[in-house]
Amino acid sequence: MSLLLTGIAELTTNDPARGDGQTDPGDALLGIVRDAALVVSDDGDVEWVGPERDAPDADERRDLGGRAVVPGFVDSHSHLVFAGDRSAEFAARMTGTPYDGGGIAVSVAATRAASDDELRALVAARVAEMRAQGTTTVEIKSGYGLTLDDELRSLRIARELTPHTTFLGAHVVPREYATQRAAYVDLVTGPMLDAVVADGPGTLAESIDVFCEPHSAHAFDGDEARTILEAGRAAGLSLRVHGNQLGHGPGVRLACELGARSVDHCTFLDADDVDALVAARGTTVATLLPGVEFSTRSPYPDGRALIDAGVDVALASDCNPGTCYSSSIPFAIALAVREMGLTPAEALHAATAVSARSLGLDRRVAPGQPAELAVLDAPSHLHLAYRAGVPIARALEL
Ligand SMILES: N=CN[C@@H](CCC(=O)O)C(=O)O
Ligand SMILES: [Zn+2]
Repeated sequence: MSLLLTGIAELTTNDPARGDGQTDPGDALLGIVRDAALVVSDDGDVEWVGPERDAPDADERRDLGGRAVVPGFVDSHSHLVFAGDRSAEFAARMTGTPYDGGGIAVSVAATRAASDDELRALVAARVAEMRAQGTTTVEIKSGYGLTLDDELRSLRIARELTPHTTFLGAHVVPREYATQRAAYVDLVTGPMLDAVVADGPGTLAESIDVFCEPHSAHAFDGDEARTILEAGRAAGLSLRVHGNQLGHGPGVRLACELGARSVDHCTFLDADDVDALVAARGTTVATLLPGVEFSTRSPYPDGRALIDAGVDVALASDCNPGTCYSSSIPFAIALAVREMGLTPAEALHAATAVSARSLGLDRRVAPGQPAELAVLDAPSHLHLAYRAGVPIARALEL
């Protein structure tokens, strides 16, 4: 049964060629159609998009009552496979204790202790929480197991909920390897990676990630990160990097040099990092995670300067128990607008079209594309940042 959606006050298509007015630069970027309609085929693909006055017939009709429809958010950076929480660590940070990655060990212990069913239920609840806020695609990392069996278990559970899974055995060096860092890198690049790709690259994980951070004793320096990423690439995985989160470091330049799909955080950047990101445009996306700066009392990176320089900028939640236990893309959009200088249109584009590109996806609303959409209890996408903290976005259930 095909479905005609009408009563769409404003439809963001992410397709500049489809926009109606294109007088405003934001309209052009988002390909906005006002007073729009959409036809969705019975297999869930967009069949037709355009002004409601031109809409064809369909088997069923649903009136959205003057709401805005936007592409479903693509949360391209999350760590949903964990047990327990670290609210006390958050409270301590708010009174001045800096974040250094040491608390990850607390989540590793809780995650290892959880049963498969407990962990599965926790992850499913977090994905549902995201969907209820408009996220229709999510990337999920392992990284709170840090043994071969626990990393595989994390990836299997994540894989039940999304095809976009990332092997993050190189999240931190676990406590039992604290005096044998090289042995842990060997474990990640040897037996763990072999097991992750045993049934072919992309079966259990499509990407490999590393927390490249010389400012944390727990994370990996540039040489270690290079070894891990090169091994992952040789095994057929695409690359993602946690880079330049706690201070200046080699993560961003390494990600650009190795052709990573994404380098995430980018909190501390120098001119060389920005040059590397500009040169890597079209290959490596800079994913900003403003919820992390919010939850760690860190300075926000200058997103405006990155976009003006020509960098591909994505936005994601980084939902995790340590640096940002928020699953809300609207919250990330509001912070990006208020604190990083993005326009509302750029922030929405970053959290849909650009984050999708970092996962190898196309998030345009166009015939032939999956109808992955979010509906807003508001007439315009501007309300995502304007009505910060108000739950106006949800995934459109067909
Ligand atoms: N920095 C590394 N990983 C996560 C935080 C993990 C944690 O503290 O539990 C991040 O993206 O910020
Ligand atoms: Zn992260």
